[in-house]
Amino acid sequence: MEDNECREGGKKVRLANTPLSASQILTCILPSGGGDAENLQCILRLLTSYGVFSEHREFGGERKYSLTEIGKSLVTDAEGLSYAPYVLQHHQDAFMSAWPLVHEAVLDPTIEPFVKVHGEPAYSYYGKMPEMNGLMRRAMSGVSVPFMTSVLDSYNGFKGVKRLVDVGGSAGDCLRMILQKHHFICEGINFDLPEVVGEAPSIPGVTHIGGDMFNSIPAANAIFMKWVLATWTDDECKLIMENCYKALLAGGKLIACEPVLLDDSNESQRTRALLEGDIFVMTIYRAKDDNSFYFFLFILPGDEDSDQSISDEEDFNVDLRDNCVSLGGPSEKEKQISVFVEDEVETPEFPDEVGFIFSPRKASTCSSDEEAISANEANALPEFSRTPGIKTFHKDGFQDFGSARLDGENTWSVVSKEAKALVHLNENALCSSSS
Ligand SMILES: C[S@@+](CC[C@H](N)C(=O)[O-])C[C@H]1O[C@@H](n2cnc3c(N)ncnc32)[C@H](O)[C@@H]1O
Repeated sequence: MEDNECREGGKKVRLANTPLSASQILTCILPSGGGDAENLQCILRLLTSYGVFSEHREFGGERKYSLTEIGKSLVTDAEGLSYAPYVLQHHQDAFMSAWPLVHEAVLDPTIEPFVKVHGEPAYSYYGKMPEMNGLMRRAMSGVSVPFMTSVLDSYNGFKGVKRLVDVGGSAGDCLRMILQKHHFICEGINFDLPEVVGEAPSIPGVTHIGGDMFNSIPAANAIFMKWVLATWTDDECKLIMENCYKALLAGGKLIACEPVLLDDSNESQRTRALLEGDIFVMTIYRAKDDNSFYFFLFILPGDEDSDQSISDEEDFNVDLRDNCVSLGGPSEKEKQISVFVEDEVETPEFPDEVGFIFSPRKASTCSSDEEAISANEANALPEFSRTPGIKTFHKDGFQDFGSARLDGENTWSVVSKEAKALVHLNENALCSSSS
């Protein structure tokens, strides 16, 4: 039976959000009887005050409840998705037990509260608990599908991409939606931890590859990465982005989609959702091993109206540092994530060892993306990557390719227009997910 169906008098009835009393709702939950409608009503009234239900009461009669838009977001839709797994995921015992130690993140930021309680980082902990991983995948699907609908409505940066890797892509929903919208993308690679992709559903056109982004990332024209960087320290982000650089084919681009805190600590839902998200990440995922790094958002787009991603002549002479969108930096006392765009762009001091940041290069005159792929792919990709299904990715499989990329040509530039669009989308999506 669907969530919006109920049995009344032995018949299956579609509820269509008809207002129901507590005892009617109880009959839906417990068709064989029992339960306490009065206690349920206590809960329904509180949830009404939080906007999950609307209360209907004619002339002081029985209270009836229907779902508000917020309430509806917790009910599974035709695709079996809702925000409910996200709420459940955030309230698992393993998470809840980290919250009493939130003050520790202030006293000693080098170990996140989750690790203090469980002795290991969250992702490796999930890895040992299939049910936690499963809930994480369903949670990500539930929040990411509506988010990606917004992204794909307004973001055109996928033009010209033939092979796309989603790094930390979870069950592959983002990639599935991108491929459904952009048929010119020939191949999608959903790259995540082996235990995550091991249970991911099969998706036409998508190869699931298990691996570790801190070791290496499968080669592609473009890398998509959503809600990944925000959960890692600056040092770790640097490593992930170095691996992205190595994985990108000539003229490639990284499309990073991350929440960005605003400057103003106002009382809007959007600000609160972002600030709460930041504290969640601080508690569960992100220790601080170093305060001295910048955190950058590199979005490496092409001209929205052209089929060529980033090989325009003018890109050649662009000074990368003038085109960075900095998401915070050491000038700020604490690590913040905020955006400086266009005129406000901060000129960062790039750490020497980050070679790719220092050397913006001209993209190859890649006449077509297929050529770029075929020139490199024999070395670049393990042969199994062409077969849809689940494969484990070994770093050795494309080490040659990695060095070829570093010696080859590439252009790294940033278009703040796209940054702004994504930042805006993130804000909206976070706002709606918290409303
Ligand atoms: C917050 S989720 C985002 C999922 C997906 N991008 C989305 O937006 O729906 C972060 C993802 O990063 C993955 N991840 C964590 N550590 C990883 C690693 N070392 N290598 C690859 N993926 C990793 C997690 O398994 C998880 O699926």
